[in-house]
Amino acid sequence: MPDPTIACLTIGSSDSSGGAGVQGDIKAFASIGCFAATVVVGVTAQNTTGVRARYGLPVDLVRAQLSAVLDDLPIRGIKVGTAWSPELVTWLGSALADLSVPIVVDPVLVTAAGAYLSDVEQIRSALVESLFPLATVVTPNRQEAELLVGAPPHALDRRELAAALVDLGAPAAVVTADARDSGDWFFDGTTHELLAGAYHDTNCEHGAGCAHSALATGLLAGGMPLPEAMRQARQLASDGVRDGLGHLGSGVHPVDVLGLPRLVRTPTRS
Ligand SMILES: Nc1ncnc2c1ncn2[C@@H]1O[C@H](COP(=O)(O)OP(=O)(O)O)[C@@H](O)[C@H]1O
Ligand SMILES: Cc1ncc(COP(=O)(O)O)c(N)n1
Repeated sequence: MPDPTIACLTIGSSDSSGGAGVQGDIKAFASIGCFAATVVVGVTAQNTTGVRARYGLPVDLVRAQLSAVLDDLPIRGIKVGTAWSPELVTWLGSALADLSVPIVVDPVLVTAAGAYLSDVEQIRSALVESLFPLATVVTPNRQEAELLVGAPPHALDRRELAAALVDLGAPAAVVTADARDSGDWFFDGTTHELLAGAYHDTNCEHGAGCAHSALATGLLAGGMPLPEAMRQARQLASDGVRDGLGHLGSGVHPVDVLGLPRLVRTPTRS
């Protein structure tokens, strides 16, 4: 009997505070019934207030993780998050080139708390040359999109940014919300669409971008068409911000896509 469980892979970094990075991706995959495999490319020491340290793992160790996963598990969708070094990105481009599964590239350069996770200048061209052509969709926020296309802050609107990302070789792009009620901007080379939705003023955006791209990966892996997958990923990520864990941490609090308070099985102190 075929196993209905959809296995997805995230290639990204550890967030010690658990809200974003591969830890956030595992929860996002689980929230839509996907099994999560992880290839860790780096480790961060971070919490809801910012990133204190980061360390990229050697390409050999990344290669060993990737082949261990792909040799054994029927991976049906891949998300690529933090990228760390041009060498790693270029190698990833060749390692993923022959796979025929959806690939979502979330070019994580800046965290929700505003910290830079990669050396942008070094990594920009490697991302564009090696990963953009393989992606089903790329999902930067406004600031990341500007850095990738080389536009000054707020010089282009998101329609123009999405079009510029597609011009750079991505088959489709979603530039995530950049202000209250602005929604996400979708472009697949043919159709522009504003993926509108509610804005939640909860300050629970830590991990929202990771959840969004992991959710999109899982939905695409299950066969959902791209525009619908991006609409639903936005809705679910946005619900995660609405339901975020505002009592955890003193900075930008974590999203919650699992509905953790509903899952409590242990006695709670009143
Ligand atoms: N305050 C918010 N209210 C509702 N949805 C949000 C909010 N902040 C982010 N989102 C949604 O979460 C997803 C991730 O967006 P964003 O936080 O911009 O990503 P990133 O972490 O890459 O900056 C997008 O679909 C976006 O629309
Ligand atoms: C290791 C790691 N990867 C990605 C992010 C982005 O997080 P967000 O989803 O808040 O943009 C992060 N803060 N840490």
